[in-house]
Amino acid sequence: MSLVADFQPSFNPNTKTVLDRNVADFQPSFWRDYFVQYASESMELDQNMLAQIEPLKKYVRDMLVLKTDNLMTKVHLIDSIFRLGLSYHFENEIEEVFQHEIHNNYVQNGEIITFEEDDLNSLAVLFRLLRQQGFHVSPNVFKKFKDEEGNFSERLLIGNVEGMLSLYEATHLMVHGEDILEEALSFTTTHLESVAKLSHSLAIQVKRSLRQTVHKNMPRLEARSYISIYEQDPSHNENLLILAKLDFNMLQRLHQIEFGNVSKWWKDLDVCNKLPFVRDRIVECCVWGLAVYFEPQYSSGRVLMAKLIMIMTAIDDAYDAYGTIDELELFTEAIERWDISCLDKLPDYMQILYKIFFDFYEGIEQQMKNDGRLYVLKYYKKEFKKLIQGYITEARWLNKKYQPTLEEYFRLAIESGGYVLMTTTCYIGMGDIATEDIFKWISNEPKIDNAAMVLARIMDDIASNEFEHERDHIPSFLECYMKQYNVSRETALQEGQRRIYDAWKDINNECLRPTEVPMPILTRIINLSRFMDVVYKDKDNFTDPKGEMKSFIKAMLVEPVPI
Ligand SMILES: CC(C)=CCC/C(C)=C/CC/C(C)=C/COP(=O)(O)OP(=O)(O)O
Repeated sequence: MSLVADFQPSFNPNTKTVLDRNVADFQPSFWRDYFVQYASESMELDQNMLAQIEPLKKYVRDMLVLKTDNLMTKVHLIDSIFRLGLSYHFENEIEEVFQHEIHNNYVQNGEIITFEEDDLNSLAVLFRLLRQQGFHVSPNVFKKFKDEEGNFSERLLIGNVEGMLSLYEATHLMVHGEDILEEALSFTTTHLESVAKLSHSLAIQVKRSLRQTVHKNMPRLEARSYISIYEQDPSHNENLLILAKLDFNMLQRLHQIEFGNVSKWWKDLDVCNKLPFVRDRIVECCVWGLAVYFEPQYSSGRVLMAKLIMIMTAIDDAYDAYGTIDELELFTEAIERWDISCLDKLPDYMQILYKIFFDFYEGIEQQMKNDGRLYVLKYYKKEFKKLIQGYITEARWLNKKYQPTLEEYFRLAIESGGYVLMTTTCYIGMGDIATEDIFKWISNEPKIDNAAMVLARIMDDIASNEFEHERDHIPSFLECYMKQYNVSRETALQEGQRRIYDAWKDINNECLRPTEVPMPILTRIINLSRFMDVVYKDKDNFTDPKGEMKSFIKAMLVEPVPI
C-alpha cells in the first residue's frame, strides 16, 4: 500500500505532481501511540525503589573495596556487575580495583602473568575486562592453550565449553595484527556452533553469544538478558541479583516516561498525517538514544537524540525519495541560510519539515543559553549543514544517474551518514563533561568516529539494499564495489563484512589507554556501533517495525523484570 495516496498538500504549480514522486513504501509504526500514556508521569525516580536499592548498593560497594586473597573472585564479580548493567553505580571503585589490584597483580609489561592454573574461563574474562577498561594487555597468554603444531588444542579445549565461550567473547575486543585472537575466534566459533545445536542451559547461552556478543550488545539488552542467565547460575549472589532487577525496573520506568514525552511531541506535530512519506519510527529513534546512554543523568540527552534522529530520518526520506530535485535545492539553501524567514520560499510540505528542524534548534539554543554553553551551537550548525550538503549531493547524483567511484562514495558517505552530527548532539546532551575541546575533537572527524561511520554505512547498505532496489536510489557500497572491481555481489558482500570487522578493530584500538578523550566520551561512539550490530546485523530492523526491534522494545521498555 502506498502511503502517498492519503497526502493532499497544496503544491506550487511548477512542482511535480504527487504521482511523479519517487516514494518508499514504508510500513506504518507498530507502536503507534503506545508510549504516549506515560507522557504526563513524573520524571522523579521512584523513592520506594531507591530506598530498597541504596543498602544493596552499599553491600556491593563493600564487596568491591574489601581486600581479598582470591582476586579472581573479584574479577568475576566485576564481570557480573558490568553485564547486569550496574557498573555505572561503582565506576570509581571499579577503576580503583583495576588500577591497584587487578593490573598490579596480573599484568607486567603488558603481559598477563601469575596465572598459574590453566583456567581458560577466568583468564578470558580477565583479558576481556582488562581490554574493556582500556589496558593494552597482550593476547599471548592464550598460547598455552595451543598444541605442538601451533593450533588451538582440541584436547585442552573441546570439553571446556565455558572456557571456549569466554575466549570467544574475549576475541571481540581484538585490535589489528592479533593473529592469535583471529585463530581463537575461528576455532571457538566452529566448536561453539556444534554446541549450540544441543539443548542444555550452557548451549542456550552459547547460541545467544553466537548471535550477539557481550562487547557488541546494547547495554540495556545485555542487562536484561544477563539477569536471566545470572539468576539461573546456582552460585549467584542474591543481593546483587535483586539490585540488578530493581535497578533495571527503576530505569525502565524513567525510560518509559522519556519515550512517552518524545512520542507526545511527535504526535502533536502530526507528521504522520501531514507528511506521510516519512518513516514513522519515533519509538525506534528513542531506542537509538537509549542505546547511546541509558544512565539516569543523561535523560535529557536521550530525548535530544531521539528527536534529532527522527528529524534526520524525516529529512532523509525527503531527500532520498519524496522531494523533487528543485525542491531539495531550495531546502538545502534554506538550511545554509539557517533563518526562519526562509520558510516562505519553500513548498508547503517542506515548510512543515523546516519548522520542525528550526524549532528543535531553537530549543537547543535556549537550553545552551541557560547552561552557559552557547559555544556548542556553531558545531551543531556546521554538522547539520554538512549533513544536508551530503543529502543534496546524493540527490543530485540520483537525479543525473551518476555512478560514483568507491572513493567518491565513501567521501560522501561520511557526510551523508551524519555521524559527526549525531555524536556532536550526543555530547550536547552530556552537559559539562563535554567541554569545548571535545567538540573541536569530534569536528575533526577522529578515527574512532570515522570507523563507526564506515561500519554504520556498510551495515546499512547491506541491510537495506534489497528494499532500496524497489525504488530509485544512489548506488550503495555493494554496487560501487562490484562495479569498480568487476566482482560478484557475493565478493562485494564479503568485502563489506571484512571492512565492518576491521572497523571494530579500529574502534577497540582507539579505546586503549592513553585515550585521546575521556572514556565516557568514547563510550557513546562504541554504543552507536553496538546499536548497529544489534539492529542492522541481518536486516534494517530500524525501518522494519515488525522485525526483531519489536522484541527488543518489549524486553527493554514494556515488560519489567519479574522480581
Ligand atoms: C547510515 C546510518 C545508519 C546512519 C545513522 C545516522 C542516522 C541516525 C540517520 C537517520 C536517518 C537514517 C535512519 C538513515 C538511514 O536510512 P536509510 O536506510 O534509508 O539509508 P540511506 O538513506 O542513508 O541510504
